[in-house]
Amino acid sequence: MSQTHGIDARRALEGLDAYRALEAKQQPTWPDPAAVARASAELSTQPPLVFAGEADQLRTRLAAAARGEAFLLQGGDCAETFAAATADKIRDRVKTLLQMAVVLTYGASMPVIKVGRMAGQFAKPRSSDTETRDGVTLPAYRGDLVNGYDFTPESRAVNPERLIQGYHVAASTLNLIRAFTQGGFADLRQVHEWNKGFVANPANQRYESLAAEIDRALRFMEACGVDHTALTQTEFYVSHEALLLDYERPLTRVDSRTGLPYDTSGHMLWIGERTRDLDGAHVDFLSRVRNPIGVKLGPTATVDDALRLIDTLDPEREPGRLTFITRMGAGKIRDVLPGLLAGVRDAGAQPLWVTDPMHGNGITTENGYKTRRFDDVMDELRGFFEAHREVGTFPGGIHVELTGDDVTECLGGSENIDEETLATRYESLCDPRLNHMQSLELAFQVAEELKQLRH
Ligand SMILES: O=C[C@H](O)[C@H](O)COP(=O)(O)O
Ligand SMILES: C=C(OP(=O)(O)O)C(=O)O
Ligand SMILES: [Mn+2]
Repeated sequence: MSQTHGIDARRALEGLDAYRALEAKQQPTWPDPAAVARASAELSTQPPLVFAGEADQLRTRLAAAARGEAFLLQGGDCAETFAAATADKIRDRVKTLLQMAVVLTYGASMPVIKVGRMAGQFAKPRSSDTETRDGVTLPAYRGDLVNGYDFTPESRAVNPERLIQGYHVAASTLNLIRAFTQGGFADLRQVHEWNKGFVANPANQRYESLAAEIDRALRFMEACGVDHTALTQTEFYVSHEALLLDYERPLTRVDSRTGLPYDTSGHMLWIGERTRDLDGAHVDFLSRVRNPIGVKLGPTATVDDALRLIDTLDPEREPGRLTFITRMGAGKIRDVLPGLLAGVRDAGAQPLWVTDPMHGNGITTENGYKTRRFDDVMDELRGFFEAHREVGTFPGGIHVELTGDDVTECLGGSENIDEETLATRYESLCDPRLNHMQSLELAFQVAEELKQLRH
């Protein structure tokens, strides 16, 4: 067998198209297959968005997290849109993630691996194929990579040209992210100044002492004369759900260094809760690319499911290759997660365990908004830390839907957003995101949990 670094090279190269014979859930019904083939062919001539070596580097970072020596912060929109790929909005999302990362780094006393749900998070699985409003039924919005959000037949019609447009929007988003994180915007001292602004708000007074500790630590670092680059530049990776195979396949390229296929649409790709069937197209396709892979696990996932996913996606059990992103719901995590953690550990595997405290906690208000309660999100987060403490495994990271904007999509937080307020700035086209303040608040609370891990 031609076993090379984590995946079987021959199986990978020869079988990259094997997924086409398998069931692929949640794909659009493209009315004109020839137009999709044209779009895919064009995508396959475009330059890769990321370099395979960067994906390898991320895998080594995630391996450290799987061993309990680093912590993953993964976050961004539920559904990125082409229209919102503006300088200001990208900057504010990066800024929010950087601000969270500083607080988490201090809390964990460990490197925090920063991964955006950015530069490709354009395709959405949906509960229903259609949406009905006032007696009119149209195809459901499946993300900007597929169709438009406006509720008209023209906009909701699926359009393969969007695959190409999505590639270009991803490229310009990633370009700006690289500029911000390498060009001085991410200066740790500046990021901390922004956090001081957050704690200066009387609503966030309880986080003042932690911010003051960070302040002292930074001044200490500076006084010691730490390397300038460590303060001013930071690694930042991008990820998205690898849902639309007509986008992922043409962006998959054979790396000239290793001879292995990498999906160059992002550094890390994950498989959603709705498409993780073992004999389905998504699992097969991603088993053949060398990127770090995530899989969402909902409350019905069994130890057997997890072990079979490990056997397929990470047969060599290579730390950093596979991340399980659990999204159980606050009411279920304490019952379900410990058994899963113990079963996987007892089988000798060491995936990275991350919590997504958002997707198991969705509710719909009487006035019709999809939302989540900040308290439920925090409750699931605490349940995640408790479950790991109970089993003796490492709670390796968080995966959150957030924005840098001042939106009103999730209930609660220190601003106490209530049901009426949701209507004032509800901008998400899919799931509700934590706003800037709620995201920072979450980071401060998780930092407190991480501090306790050290004792
Ligand atoms: O992001 C997740 C899913 O796309 C989303 O929760 C599905 O939502 P729906 O039930 O509105 O289709
Ligand atoms: C669709 C998503 O999540 P899940 O697959 O966990 O439902 C998502 O992350 O937006
Ligand atoms: Mn979502």
